[in-house]
Amino acid sequence: MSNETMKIPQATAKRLPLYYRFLKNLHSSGKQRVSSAELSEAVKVDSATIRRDFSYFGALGKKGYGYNVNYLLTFFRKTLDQDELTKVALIGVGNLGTAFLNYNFLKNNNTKISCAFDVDTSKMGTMIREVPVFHMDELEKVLVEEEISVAILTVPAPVAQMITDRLVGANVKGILNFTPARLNVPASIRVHHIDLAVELQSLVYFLKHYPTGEIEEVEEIEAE
Ligand SMILES: NC(=O)c1ccc[n+]([C@@H]2O[C@H](COP(=O)([O-])OP(=O)(O)OC[C@H]3O[C@@H](n4cnc5c(N)ncnc54)[C@H](O)[C@@H]3O)[C@@H](O)[C@H]2O)c1
Repeated sequence: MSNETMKIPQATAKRLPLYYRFLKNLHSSGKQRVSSAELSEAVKVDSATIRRDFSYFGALGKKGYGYNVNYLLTFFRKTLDQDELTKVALIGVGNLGTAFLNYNFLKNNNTKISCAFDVDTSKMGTMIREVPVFHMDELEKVLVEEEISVAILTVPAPVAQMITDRLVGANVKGILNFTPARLNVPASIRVHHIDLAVELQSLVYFLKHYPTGEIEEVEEIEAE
């Protein structure tokens, strides 16, 4: 990511892929401009938040004109490193891991799971949707050879830390952690923890406390 993007708030950064996907569709359908109201309707983010988000990256919509789709797309592509293919490793080819391998990430962005690892010898040497499955013994060798810096962790929680230490040792810089384990990593490593139970709880909480129509308020809370 560029230095420019580093400065934008995390809540804004999280919405960028959403905007990007929608703008790409608009562009393919030949549309050259879009209003914040149209965007708002499509991505389900209120238009005040969209205007604030866009102001962070210098995209200033003109009254009665809206935003230039081409300008925005070029900006997003650069910001999200869409021109560069990021190869990702997946560790743990079980229920969840297999589902991710079957999902074609490339369709929507430029990330691709290019190798998978497990300890189960029956999975060795197999291919799932053209992704080869290796034994964990080969982890460091393959990661270094393939220059992989991002990994998805879908292993049982008790082995998550031990595997994380190996990933860090093999130069992995970012980990998408689906296990319930809290991981200890050096400050230079980024871990994003996706806990479905917490997300579900949070959804139920917002439904109860912020009935629909108070989206702006919810956005503010998210941004904190
Ligand atoms: N399945 C879900 O819906 C779901 C949802 C949210 C979170 N999770 C979490 O994701 C993780 C995986 O869940 P799952 O349902 O796919 O489990 P699973 O048991 O189906 O798969 C785990 C895989 O990890 C492999 N494994 C075990 N030890 C390993 C090691 N040391 N090195 C490499 N691979 C190893 C196993 O052989 C197996 O293939 C768990 O931590 C779980 O809590 C799962």
